[in-house]
Parts: sequence; structure tokens; C-alpha cells
Amino acid sequence: MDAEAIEQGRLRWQARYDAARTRDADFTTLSGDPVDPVYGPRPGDTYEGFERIGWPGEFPYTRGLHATGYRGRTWTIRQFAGFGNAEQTNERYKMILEAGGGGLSVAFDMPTLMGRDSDEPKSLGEVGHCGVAIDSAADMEVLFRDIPLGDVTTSMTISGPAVPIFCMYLVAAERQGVDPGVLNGTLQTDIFKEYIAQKEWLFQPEPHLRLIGDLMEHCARGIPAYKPLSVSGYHIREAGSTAAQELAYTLADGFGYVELGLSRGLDVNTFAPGLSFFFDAHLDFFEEIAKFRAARRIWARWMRDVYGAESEKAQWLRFHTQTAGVSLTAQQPYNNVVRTAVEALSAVLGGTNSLHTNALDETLALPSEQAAEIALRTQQVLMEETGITNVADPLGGSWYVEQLTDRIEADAEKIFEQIKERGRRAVPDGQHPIGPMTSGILRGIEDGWFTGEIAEAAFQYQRALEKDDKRVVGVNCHTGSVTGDLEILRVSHEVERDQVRILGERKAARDDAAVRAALDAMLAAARTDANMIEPMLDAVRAEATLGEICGVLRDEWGVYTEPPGF
Ligand SMILES: CC(C)(COP(=O)(O)OP(=O)(O)OC[C@H]1O[C@@H](n2cnc3c(N)ncnc32)[C@H](O)[C@@H]1OP(=O)(O)O)[C@@H](O)C(=O)NCCC(=O)NCCSC(=O)CCC(=O)O
Repeated sequence: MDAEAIEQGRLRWQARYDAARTRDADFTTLSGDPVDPVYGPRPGDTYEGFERIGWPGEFPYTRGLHATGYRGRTWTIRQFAGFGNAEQTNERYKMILEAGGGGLSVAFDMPTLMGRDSDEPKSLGEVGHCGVAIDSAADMEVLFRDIPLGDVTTSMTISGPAVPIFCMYLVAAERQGVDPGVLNGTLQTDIFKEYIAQKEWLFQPEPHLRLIGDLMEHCARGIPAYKPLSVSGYHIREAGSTAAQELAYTLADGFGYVELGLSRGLDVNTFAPGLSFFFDAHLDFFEEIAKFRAARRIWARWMRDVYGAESEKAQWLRFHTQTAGVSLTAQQPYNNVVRTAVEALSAVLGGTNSLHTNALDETLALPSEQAAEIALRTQQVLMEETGITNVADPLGGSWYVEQLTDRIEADAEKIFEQIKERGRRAVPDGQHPIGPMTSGILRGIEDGWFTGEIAEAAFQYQRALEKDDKRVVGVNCHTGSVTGDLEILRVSHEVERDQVRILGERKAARDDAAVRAALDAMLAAARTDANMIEPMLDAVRAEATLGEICGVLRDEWGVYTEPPGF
């Protein structure tokens, strides 16, 4: 790009920056020297390929979505939390908000994630263990007691039964007197990554996609700020993928949901801002930063050029990041604080919009209160003490980071082509029921391709670890430790007993005929093309439980069995 075009871009950025609001904060170095909000080529310099880098707040958004970077608004500190029953988790949320957490993020227990009630035999021993147990709208009410849902953004990490859980959230808001139309938050909902990596699905892909389409329609129509999908690479990476695979599979899944919205006749400029993303921040500092920068650039280009998105928000890739759980070690667990800080730094340098930092004890149990606080404080140290929020995309223009960004983008493009090619082999072009990327994803799920590719990458890494080519402190080098034991959070079995008892009492107190009628109406809707959100909301309002709602749908649609792979 010639010097004149670079200068024009800088002036556009300056105009945007001047028109925007910045925080009332000190933007100097620790030594008191002023720093610019962004840096670029020196006036008069040319820069080959600068259109791929550009300025923050401008297409292709490599350097961030906002001209002001974190000077306008810092990232959201969003700590994923949930354990025991709704009451215990409600207490933890209040602690997080009081300690300066910017948003909430609900972790559900395994029965809830699988659409089962706490009193089902398969739930035994799991209630309240890896997250909070939610059986019905009444639990959801308790979960957010004294937390005004109109004033807080809440993320809910659930995908198989995402839609009934979402309905419970809406009903909890109604019961607080909050208009559901003003709700802002994120529902994970991403079912593709369940088949690819996390393995918590309920039905075959098609009925899941139908429910997701209904949800997208409902939110696009009436809850404009709500993000019904958090397209997730985190679980793909944690299952052992490479950074490029994480990026490519996740963005491809995102394209699949765009195709789903388009196939429903929705306007891409209306529904695309409701797609957000969720990535892992692993330990290779520069590769991770490059991954985040490439993600924004690829998404903006595909949204504009392939899917016809015109508005900025429809081209923006917004993402949450969680530090890599898989990088934590049980050996010398205090080192995990350092790993997490480095990973969080890469997320911030990559321009994350929202961040969860893992607690040092998460490889052993759910975080204790003390470990959860250190994790939160880690973000606050980065945010408040390091000057990192002063300058947008400070690594832009680094030869290494720019080349890594280009490389990871090229790798992702190759993978998109592989996915689409699988789709073309399964379904001739012009006949894709949803879209060409979606056909490729479904084919890759059905024939175990994604799982196989991830397993191969995980195998290669494990082999490198065992040959000591890759090193992990406390595991295959610098072993032996003088640090003591950790306090471990244990969820008492009484939680399960109490949850089952309360569920029984609630079932006994409700109007059974109303529950049955609402479930029948929901089933009738499932047998048509009608949007299922309203009938499901009615069932939830009648206090139908999660297990009952999912049970009716399981009976109707059947369950999915994964193809065996060796
Ligand atoms: C979009 C995100 C990523 C973040 O939303 P947030 O509301 O926090 O942030 P945001 O949208 O970036 O910013 C909020 C508002 O401020 C505006 N804003 C931001 N920066 C600005 C700036 N510099 N200048 C002007 N405006 C700015 C934004 O445009 C937006 O307004 P407008 O809206 O008006 O534009 C959302 O989807 C989210 O919160 N996701 C979290 C997902 C999550 O927590 N998942 C947990 C998974 S845990 C899991 O799966 C478990 C894994 C395991 O451990 O097993």
C-alpha cells in the first residue's frame, strides 16, 4: 500500500477515534510518558499488504473492532462459575459481581447439560458437581435472585438443551418484571462443536439445527441485543486440535449457522450480530495472538464477500476467550497461575471482548473461593497495572506476528476448502439443504473426519511431549516441588439429596394437567414447521422440567449415536 493510502486510513481512524468516547483514565506509561492510542507505519512509509492489517475499527478488523481499542471499554471480565444448587451459585455470582466481575457466566452440571432432571437414575452422583443443577424455571429464578437481569449480561454455557434453558431464563426475567426484549447475554447453543469435540448432544443434527433456527428467528425478531450462539473453538482445542484447526473448524461452524439463518429467510445484517465466538488461549503466546487477529480478518471478509453482510456489526467477529484448561497441571499447581496469566495476556493482545481466567486448582476440582479470586485478580492486574489497555493492537506490524497471522489464515482457508469439498462429494452443488459449508460439516461429523483429525493432532503433541521435544514444567522437566497441598472444593452429596427433594415438592405443587397440556402443545409444534420457542416457553411457565421437555423431544426425534472410529 502506498504512503498516501496509509495516511488516508490513519485519518479515517483518527476521525472515528475523535468521535468516540474514551474512558476517564490515565493513558501514560508507568513512567508517565504519553502513548498514542494506536501505532502504524511512519508518515511517508509504504507497506506491502497493509490493507490486510489496516487500522482498528475498520475492515478487515485485524487490529480490533473499535477505533478506541480498550481505551473505549475494557474487555468484560466474565468468570465461568456454577456448582451445587442455584442458591449456592447465586452466592458465588454476587461475590463475583461485588469483586468487580463485569458479567456472569453460568456453568451447568452434567445432568442439566444432557437435558436430564436431577431425580433421573442417570443423574445420580453428578448433581451439582461440574456446575449448577437447574431443573426448572423455579431454579433459574433462585439462580438470579437479587441480580436484575435487565442490568447484567449473562452467558449460559449449554448446547444440547440450550433452547429450553433459554426459555427458563426468559421466564426468570418475566418473573423479575424485566421485559425479555431488553435482555443482553449469550447462549452457547453451538451443536456442531458437540459432535466434533465436546460430545454433549441430545438428538440427531437436523432437529438440533431446527431448534437453533427457531432460536435465531426468535432473537432476531424480539431480543436484538441477545446473542443466541457462541460458536466455540474452545472445546475443539481442548480436545487436542492445533490452533489452525481450532480456528478453521470454529469459523466453518459459524459459516454453517450463517447458512442456517439465510436458509430461514432471515436478513444477515439482523441475525449475524447475534453470532459470537469463543476461543481457547493456549500457551504459545504469539501463535494465539495471531489466531485471534486472523479470526477477525477471515470472518469479516467471508461475511462481506460470501454471505453479503453489509453492516459493520454483521462483519464483526466478537469473541470470548478462556485460558487453556488443558495446559494446567496437577503437578506444582501454583505454576498454573503463571500459565493462566500468560494465556490471558495473549487473549488481550489479540483483542478479546470478554475473558475467563482459569483457577489454579481446576485440574483437580471446581475452583475454591480463594482460587477463583486469584483468577479474577489476574485479569485485574493485567487490566489495571500493565498499561496493556492504552494502545490498540500493540503487536500490529511485528514481522513475526503479522507472518503468523497470515500463515494461520492460509491454513484455515485450506481447511475450509477441505470441508466444502466433503460437502460437495455428499451433496451436489445447488442441492444443499442448508448451504455448502453446512453440508461439509454434517458430512465430516457423520464420517468422523473432524474427530479423526483432532485425534491425530493430539497424538502428535503427546508423542512430542513423551520425546521431550515439547516441555511442561513440573511434568517432564523441572520436576519435584516444595509447595504444599491445595484446599479443594468438594460438593457435598447433600446437594443432590436436597435438589431431588425440592424437585419432588415442586412437581407435587404444580398443576399437572397444565403441564401435560403445555407439553402436548409443544410436541404438536415439533411435528410442524412452526417456531417452537413460544410453546416451549408455555411449558416452562407451567413449571415443566428440563427432563420432561427434553424427554418429549427425545421420544419424538430419537437420540444420536456417534459412528465408531478407531
Ligand atoms: C460478544 C461477547 C463475546 C462479549 O460480549 P460483552 O457484552 O461482554 O462485550 P462486547 O459486546 O464486546 O461489549 C459490550 C458493549 O460495549 C461496546 N464496546 C466495546 N468496546 C468498545 C469500544 N472500545 N468503544 C465503543 N464501544 C465498545 C460493544 O460494542 C458492546 O455494545 P453493543 O452490544 O451495543 O455493540 C459475548 O458473546 C459474550 O459475553 N460471550 C461470553 C461467552 C462465555 O462466557 N462462554 C463461556 C464458555 S465456558 C465453557 O464453554 C466451558 C469450557 C470448560 O471449562 O469446559
